[in-house]
Amino acid sequence: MDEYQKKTFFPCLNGHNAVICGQAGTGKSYLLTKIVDELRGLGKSVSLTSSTGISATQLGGITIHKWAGIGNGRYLNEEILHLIRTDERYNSNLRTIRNTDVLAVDEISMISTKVFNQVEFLCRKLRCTDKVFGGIQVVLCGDFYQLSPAPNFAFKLTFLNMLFLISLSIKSYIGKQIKCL
Ligand SMILES: Nc1ncnc2c1ncn2[C@@H]1O[C@H](COP(=O)(O)OP(=O)(O)OP(=O)(O)O)[C@@H](O)[C@H]1O
Repeated sequence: MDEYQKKTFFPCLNGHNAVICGQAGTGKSYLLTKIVDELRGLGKSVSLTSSTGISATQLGGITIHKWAGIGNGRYLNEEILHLIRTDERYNSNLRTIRNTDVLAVDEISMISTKVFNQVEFLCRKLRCTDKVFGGIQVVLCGDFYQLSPAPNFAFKLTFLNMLFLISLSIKSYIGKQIKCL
C-alpha cells in the first residue's frame, strides 16, 4: 500500500468510519478489499457491497440492495422494515444486518439518496438503536467528482455530518477534504 492508502487503512482497523475518495484507478477498491480482508482476519463480520452488480461481483461481494433486502427500492421505509421483520423470505437479511460489524460499500456515488437513507434506516431500526447505521462501522468508497453520479447522490446527505468520518483523499484529491467530513 502507498502512504495515502495507509492513512485510511489503519484508522479503519481501529473502528473508524471512513469515506475513501479518489479518481478512477487510484486504488480505492484495492484499499477497500485490503481493509475488508484485514478486518475479517481480526474476526469481524464484514459485509462487502457495491452499488452495481458488476462492481459487486468483481469485489467478491453483493449489491447493497441485496444485502439490505430492499430489492429495486420500491418500498417505503416502514413497509420494507415491516417485511424484513415479519416475512421469513427476509430472514437472512435480518440476520445479516443484525450481525454485521462493518459495512463496506464501493461505488457509493452511484447510490441514490433514497437507497442510502433506506439502508441506514433499516440498520438503525433492525438493530434497535438510535445510532447512525445502527452502530455498524461503515467504510464508503467512490469517486464523488465523476461525471453523472446518481441524482441526489448519497454524499450530499446531511446525516453524514452525524457520522464520525475520516476521508482518504487519494493522490489528486489531497488538499480537497470534503466539507461535511
Ligand atoms: N497498493 C497497491 N498495490 C498494488 N496494486 C495496486 C495498489 N493500489 C491499487 N492497485 C492496482 O491498481 C489498479 C487500480 O486500482 P483500483 O481498481 O482499486 O482503483 P479504483 O480507484 O477503485 O478505480 P475505479 O474508480 O475505476 O473503480 C488495480 O489493478 C489495483 O490492483
